Amino acid sequence: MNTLEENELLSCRDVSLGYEGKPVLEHVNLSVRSGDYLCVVGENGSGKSTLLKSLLGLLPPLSGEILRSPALRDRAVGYLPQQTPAQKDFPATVLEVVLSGFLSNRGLKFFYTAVERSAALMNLGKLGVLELQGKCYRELSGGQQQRVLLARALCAASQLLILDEPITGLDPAAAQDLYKTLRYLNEKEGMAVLMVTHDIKSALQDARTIVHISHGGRWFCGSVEEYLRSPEGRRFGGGRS
Ligand SMILES: Nc1ncnc2c1ncn2[C@@H]1O[C@H](COP(=O)(O)OP(=O)(O)OP(=O)(O)O)[C@@H](O)[C@H]1O
Repeated sequence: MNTLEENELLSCRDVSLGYEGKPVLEHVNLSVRSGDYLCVVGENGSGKSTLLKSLLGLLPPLSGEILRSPALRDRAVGYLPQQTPAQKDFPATVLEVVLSGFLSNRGLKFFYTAVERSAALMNLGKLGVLELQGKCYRELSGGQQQRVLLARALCAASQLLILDEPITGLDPAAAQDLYKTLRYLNEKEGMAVLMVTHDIKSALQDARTIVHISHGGRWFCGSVEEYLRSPEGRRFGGGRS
C-alpha cells in the first residue's frame, strides 16, 4: 500500500539503502509518527547515518519507497547534524547562526523577516541561551554551541527533529540538559524526535521506539519493552537500571 496512515510522518516500505548500488541496509520497514520519540542505536558503521540521510531525502533509496506526509513539506523537519571541527569555528554571531535555520525555506529572499527574527529569539529563549544572542558562536562552550544549533534546527521544525549523535563532546550535565529539552519539546510541544545515539541507557529512558541496527544490516524496530526482550536488547540494553 503506498499511502500513509493518518498519524504517519515518514514511512519506509521495504527500502534498501546504500551507495553506488551496494546496499548497507535492506528490507527496512519503519514508520515515524506524530509525537514519536525514536532512537536509532547500533555499532559504528552499521548504517545509522545512512538511514538518517535517506529519511532527510539526501540519499535516494536503492529500492523500495520512502513516503513523506504533506505535513512535512513546508518548514517541518529540523536537522541537527554531527558537529564537525569546521562548524565549531563558524565566524558568526549566535543570532545569525540560529536565523540561518530559515535559509532552506526562503528561496531568493535575502533579508530575514521580523517574524523570523522573533521566532529565532523565541527558540533561543526556549533553549535557555537568549542572553548569548550577540556573542560570537565560536567563542561558546560545546554545550552552549549544541543548544544554539538545536535552536537553529527548531527554526526549521514544526513537526519533526532529526538529531545525529547530539551529545557527542558534551559533559554529563550538558547532555542531561539537552535530553531534558528534547523531552520538553516532545511531551509539551508534540515534536516528533528521531535521534541516532550511542547512549543506550538514556535512549531506553526517553524513547518510545528503538531501532537497533547490527552489522550486516540486521534490523530491530519496536517498543522499549520489545527491545529489552530481543537478542539485541538483552545484549546491549541489559544495563538499564
Ligand atoms: N558516502 C559514502 N559512500 C560510500 N560508502 C559510505 C558512505 N557513507 C558511509 N558509507 C559506508 O556505509 C556504511 C554505514 O555507514 P554509516 O555512516 O551509515 O554508519 P553509522 O552507523 O552511522 O556509523 P557511526 O556510528 O560510526 O557514525 C559504512 O560501511 C560506511 O563505510
